Parts: sequence; structure tokens; C-alpha cells
Amino acid sequence: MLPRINFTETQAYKYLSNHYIDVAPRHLKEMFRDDPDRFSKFSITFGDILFDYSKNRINDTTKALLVQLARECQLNDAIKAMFTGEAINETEGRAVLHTALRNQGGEPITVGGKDVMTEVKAVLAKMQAFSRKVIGGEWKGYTGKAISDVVNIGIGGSDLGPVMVTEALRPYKNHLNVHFVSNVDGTHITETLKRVNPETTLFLVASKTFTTQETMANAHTARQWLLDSGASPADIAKHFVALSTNGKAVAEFGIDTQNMFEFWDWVGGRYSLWSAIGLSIVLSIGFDHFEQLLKGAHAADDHFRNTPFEENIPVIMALMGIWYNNFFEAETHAILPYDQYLHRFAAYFQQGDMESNGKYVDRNGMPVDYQTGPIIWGEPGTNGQHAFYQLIHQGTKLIPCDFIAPAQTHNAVGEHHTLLLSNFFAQTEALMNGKDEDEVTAELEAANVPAEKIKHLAPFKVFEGNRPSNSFLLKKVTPYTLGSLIALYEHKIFVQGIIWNIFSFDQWGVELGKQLAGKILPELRHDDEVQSHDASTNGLINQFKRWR
Ligand SMILES: O=P(O)(O)OC[C@H]1O[C@@H](O)[C@@H](O)[C@@H](O)[C@@H]1O
Repeated sequence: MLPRINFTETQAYKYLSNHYIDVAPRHLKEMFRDDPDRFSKFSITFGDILFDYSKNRINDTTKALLVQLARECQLNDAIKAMFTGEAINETEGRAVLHTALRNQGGEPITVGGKDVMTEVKAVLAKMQAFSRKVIGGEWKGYTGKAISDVVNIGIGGSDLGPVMVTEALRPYKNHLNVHFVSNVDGTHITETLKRVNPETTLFLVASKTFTTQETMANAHTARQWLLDSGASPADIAKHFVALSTNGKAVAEFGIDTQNMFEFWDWVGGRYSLWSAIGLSIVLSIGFDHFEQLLKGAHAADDHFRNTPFEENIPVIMALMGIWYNNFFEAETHAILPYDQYLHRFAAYFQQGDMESNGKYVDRNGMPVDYQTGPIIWGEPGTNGQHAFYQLIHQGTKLIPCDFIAPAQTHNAVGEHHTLLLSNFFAQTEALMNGKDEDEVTAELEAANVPAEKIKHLAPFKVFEGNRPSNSFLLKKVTPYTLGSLIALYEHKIFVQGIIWNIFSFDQWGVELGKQLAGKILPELRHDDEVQSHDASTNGLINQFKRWR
């Protein structure tokens, strides 16, 4: 069982509340001036990842107190409980073992007395053999042609991870075109099917439960499309495989369970890209690269499990987040990758973080009286700079940011990468330092702006600075480094959930909408007016009926 500790009642929290009063007015610029060791003290190198958290509004005491907070919340015990397969997803009675999926160290991991590693390895071997056949052209469609296109049909955790990783690792891609259909909006499947040929397309129906409305609707449409093209029901097996925990529902859909890649209820949807759900990744970049992704994640798991909190990247990431979320009252957290291939990284962690820690009930079943998970958002730089950075620099809200950039690019065209990285460095520096009135005035004077105009303009050109950021400088975005980076973020979410005393691995909050949609659906199947809802919902439904 996970501890039940209200972190706002710990000693560390009390100290931090007082300490906050001292630190909040201090400017990062001064903190750097006062402490020449700040960068070496507040940065951690892990393999090919440099994590710099020195541009945060902390000093040595802040860090020590935040680490004390983690200790008082018994984080150590919680980490051990997760890695050893305790049922820490208590509301669903399940273990949380995405770390077993990438356990490349050979250590046995048991759930209910059974070593899960045998099954994990068997499914990986099956994925490897299958992907070899498909990539190698040995797996044929119903007219005897090799597969050219793969369509992953899934949503949420059965989509976002594979999309993000296949995009991030495009430089490692083979000849197969990989597509993703998630939205139940018929446009998504229609537009995708326009681009593929039924004779050479393989569908992966990715769904942990195999009951998700969107995925089932898209899968049925795809199956009908295949049949309409001239395939027979017996040909379905050549074009459909399932990635699921639910063998019964897979069989009912008509997919041969031979063509099912299994995973288990101890894999949360948003932590499942490492499981059979990653088959689209394997098909896109080959099994060896997928294995590198797992290895990188495993290295991050070891780091998380075995490194003292003071030097532990996910722990520090989590503690910085808590510092802003619970003391500075920051509401959001931006993830800003300076790498076009990472363009879905923030979207991926919107689910990862917000579905995990978007909870207002604590582990005792009581409403919390403090803030929990932040709103996660972001876009790749430099696009964001020309869109929303204005608010980050000069708005009234404090937005802690993660900047992520690779030192080496996969596309060394002209000076592009140097330009990109100059922006990456400049932004974190500008957010931190800002620009005071003297600097603004000096600049305007140098540009020969008349004194009267300077007085008028200066306030608008001042940047307060003191806006915090983390920087992740990666040597290069490789499968291994990406695996590590994702795992570090996953563990950050875990640490925060432990400290906030919430359950991070269930997602009851997504159920109500599903339930109501199920109730409304039959009402939309006829044209009679509905009166069974509130006035607004009735009004909208009835207008929809008149217009459709
Ligand atoms: O993989 P399936 O079962 O289709 O679920 C897809 C997604 O459904 C949502 O409602 C959430 O619960 C997600 O966590 C999940 O990833």
C-alpha cells in the first residue's frame, strides 16, 4: 500500500512556506551573480542528456527542503513498491509495471507470485518475428503483395505514444508508411484510407480494453473498406492484427488471436508505448531500434531507482514542479522542444501528466485542499516564439518551462541548426535575465530615439525576467536517448503523484463523458425532439436534429 501523507502537514512543507517568503522576491539574475557554482550545483548529466535546472527560483536551502519533503512523503518506499510490482494502482487493484516492459537487466519481476518477464520477453520475440516478416516483404496481403502501409487504429494511450515516437524517430524509419487514426470523426479514417491501397495495407487495432468506442468504430469501418475492395472474410487475418489485453473481444471482432499481441492489466494505457502497443513503432523503425528505446528507458529506470534524490533527475523535475505549483501558484507547465521531430512530445505528455495527476481526491478518498497536477502544454520552438512566448515573457502568469534541444541534428542543412540552437539558448537566458529600464533606455538612446519617446516607450519594452526554466540538452535524438527522456518524464509524474497523495495510475475522470455519450447516442438515432436533459443540452441536440 502507498503511504497516506498530507504533504502540507509535513515539517518540510512548513519550512518551505516560510522559505518561500525569502526566495520569492529574489531575482534569478542576482542568484547567478551571488553563486558562481550555481550551474555545476544545479545541473545533472545522465548519459547523453544534460539536465540544467539552475535557472529555477531556488537556492541550496530550497533544494534541501524539497528533498526533505520527498523523504517525508516516503518516496523511497513508493519507488520500491512500484518497481517490485505491488498493486499501487489501488482503485483498480493493479500493479504498475511499465518498467518491466523495458527491464533489460534480467531481474525477475513478479506479480501475484508469477514472474512477468517470461511473458514480456515472449511478446517482444513475437513482435520481432512479425516485424521482420512485414518489413522484409514476406508478409503478404490478400492479393499476394507485400505490405507498404501500416495503419494504427487506437486512441489515447494506444495512439499518442506511438505517434510521438514514430515522429521523433523518423530519421530511423524504413520504407513502410505508418499512419495513425484515432478520432471517431469519420474524416480521420476517410482521409487516411484515401492514401492507402487495401491490397498492401496492414491495420493494427490498438486498444487495451478492445471496447473503446472510437477505436472499434474505426476498426469496423476499415474492415468493411477491405471487404468492399474485394477481400473475403478469410483475408481479414492478413490485414488485421490486434494489440490488446482482451483476447475475448479480439476474437469476437474476428481477428485471429494468433495475430494478437498481448499486454497486461499492469500496463497503464498512457504508459504502454513500451508494450505491444509499440508495434507500429517497431514496424516503422525496426525491432533493433525499438530495443534501443527500451534500453534507454531502462537506464533511466535504474537512474531513478538508485540515485540519491539530490542527483535524481525525475525527482528534481518533480520537486521543481511542486515548488511552482504549490508555492508560486503556477497553473501550467510548458514543454518546448527545439526539435521538429519532437513536435508531438508535449501532446504526448498532456495525456501522460494530466490523465495521471488531474485528481482532486487524495489516497484517503478525501478532497484535497491544495493544488495537484498542472496544465501541460507546448509546441516546438521556434514556432512557439512567434505565437505564445509573448505571454511567457511579459504576461501576468508564471509559466515554468522545459526547453529541450539536441546538440546534433539529423538534418544538417546550412546553418539551420545553429540558428535553432541560438534561439534555444537565447530564450532561457531572456526569460531569466529579462531587460530592465536602464538597459531599455540605453538601447533606445543608442538608436537615436528622442528622449520624450523613450520615456513613453520604455515601460512596454521592459522584461521583468525571473521566469524559470529547465533545459534538457541532448547530444542527439536517438532511440536510446528518447527512451531515457520519456522515462524521466514518466517518473516525474509518479513522484508528484506520491507527494500530492493521489493515485496517478487510474483515470476515472474520463468515464462520465463516455457514459453520457452512450445514453445520448440512441437519442440521436431518431428525429423526435428530446426533452430528457437540461435546457441547454436539449436545445443543442434539437437544433442538431433540425440541421443535420
Ligand atoms: O487502449 P484503450 O482501452 O482503447 O483505451 C484508450 C484510452 O481510453 C481513454 O478513455 C483513457 O482511459 C486512456 O487512458 C486510454 O489510453
